[in-house]
Amino acid sequence: MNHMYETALLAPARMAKADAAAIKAGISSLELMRAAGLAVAQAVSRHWPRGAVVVLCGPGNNGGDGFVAAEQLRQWGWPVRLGLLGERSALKGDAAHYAKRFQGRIEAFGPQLLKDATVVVDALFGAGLSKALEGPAREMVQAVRDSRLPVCAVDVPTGLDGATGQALGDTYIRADHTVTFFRKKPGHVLMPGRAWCGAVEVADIGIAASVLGDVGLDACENAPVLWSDVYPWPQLDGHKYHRGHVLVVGGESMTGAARLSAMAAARVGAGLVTVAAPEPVWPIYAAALTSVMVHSLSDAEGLDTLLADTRMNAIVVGPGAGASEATRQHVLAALATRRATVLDADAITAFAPEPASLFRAIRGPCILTPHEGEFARLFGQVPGDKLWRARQAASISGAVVVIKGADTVVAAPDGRAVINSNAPAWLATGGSGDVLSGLIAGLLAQGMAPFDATSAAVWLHGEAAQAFGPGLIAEDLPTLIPSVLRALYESVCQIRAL
Ligand SMILES: NC(=O)C1=CN([C@@H]2O[C@H](COP(=O)(O)OP(=O)(O)OC[C@H]3O[C@@H](n4cnc5c(N)ncnc54)[C@H](OP(=O)(O)O)[C@@H]3O)[C@@H](O)[C@H]2O)[C@H](O)CC1
Ligand SMILES: [K+]
Repeated sequence: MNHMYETALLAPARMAKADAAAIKAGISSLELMRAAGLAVAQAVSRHWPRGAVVVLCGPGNNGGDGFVAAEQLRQWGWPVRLGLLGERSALKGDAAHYAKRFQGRIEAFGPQLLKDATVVVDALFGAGLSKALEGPAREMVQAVRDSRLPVCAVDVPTGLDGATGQALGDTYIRADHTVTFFRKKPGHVLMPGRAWCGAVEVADIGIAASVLGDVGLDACENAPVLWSDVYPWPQLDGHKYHRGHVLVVGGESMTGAARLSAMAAARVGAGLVTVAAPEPVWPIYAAALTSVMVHSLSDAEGLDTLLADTRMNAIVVGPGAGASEATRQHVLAALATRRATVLDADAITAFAPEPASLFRAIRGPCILTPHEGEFARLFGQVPGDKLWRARQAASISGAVVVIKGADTVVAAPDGRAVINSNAPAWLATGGSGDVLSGLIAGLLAQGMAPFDATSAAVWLHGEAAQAFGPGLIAEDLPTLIPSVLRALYESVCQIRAL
């Protein structure tokens, strides 16, 4: 199977096409809904002790899944209360079919349903949410939130747009657990949706992955399966020069940033790492680095002279660089080599007055790693969700663009995109971006292609932070990379041995 199919993300419109393709291939829509509702009932019984469950059903197929789940839980002996938004006579198709088969009582829709409940199943709206919640639906969502009852959401928490991870109006359900079907949607991994879904479970409802061949996908959730086949594990017959040489261009005042970047490049396996340090602060860099080499860069020499050594095959500019004319010149010198170049922080900000001059200079493999503020400085206020904005920026700049955050998006100029979901909250700490730039460069130096190297680095970065947990500071990250790599290596080797 195409690896991209495994972690494919499908926006609701594409999911509808996948449903249609599965139905065309022979599975009925009633079977799909039956499987979906059963998966929800199973999730509820797995995660909560048997108790008073309230199933809130909407007027569409999301509500249909709710009817199936309610009937299943009832048959398993759960005390079930069910409220339907709208008239039962207005239900259509599969939802009407399963509403008829529900053996319990359909109650008037209102917050009184929540009295004495222990868990709520949110089957109000899913993929078909088309506008902001109003009237009784909005009141109910507010009541569920005020009740602080645990919620199991069907497909997506009501109010959340599965395509964008944003609310369509001013209120939405916050779920503890979300059961979605076939594949996750971008809204499950993009913020703030990721935080509103709780744990996301993907249920197999009988749709074959092969439908994706025709239907396509919107993006992938970042995972080793996407890039582990091309991960540059050191080879026994290898040599340090086979594993590349990273050059990190250091700044004058924030010297820690370039050092963090250099250490990360080394830990992720670059054969050699050099920091080009401005002459006046060379001793500071040299005193703090051992295996990483430090080159004293005088104003007169210029970066291009150093880059005459073509073994330096991956360059980082930005961490602690200062948003100065000198940084701009360093960026232009790096890009002129057409070698793999990572531009972070001040290297991005230095082009804020004239972004087009940066985009014109990008002719080779280049990775831009802005956080939201730096992104706006370079690309302005691009409307749309983060996935769309990253894709637009990649297409405009010709670079792989990483928009950092809890839901880091990596997009390539050719349209490929991944959304990363393994980053814990404690990764938001000073210097962690510097480490990321070094990880990317370290993998680029070892020959990984820009999009793969960036996806892998973002994942390793998140994984390292998870392994450490609370209290993390950026200095911890490079030292955590070996154990993350060991675990990855062992899992990849085991899979290959199977
Ligand atoms: N493979 C699968 O994923 C399967 C998914 N299933 C489930 O089906 C839903 C999608 O069902 P759908 O009927 O398309 O959509 P919804 O149930 O979410 O809602 C549609 C109806 O709701 C109306 N609507 C939309 N927004 C609002 C609102 N803010 N206020 C009031 N009413 C609203 C909408 O009206 P329109 O005027 O927009 O047409 C519809 O009447 C998916 O999420 C899964 O849970 C299948 O069960 C199995 C296969
Ligand atoms: K829902």
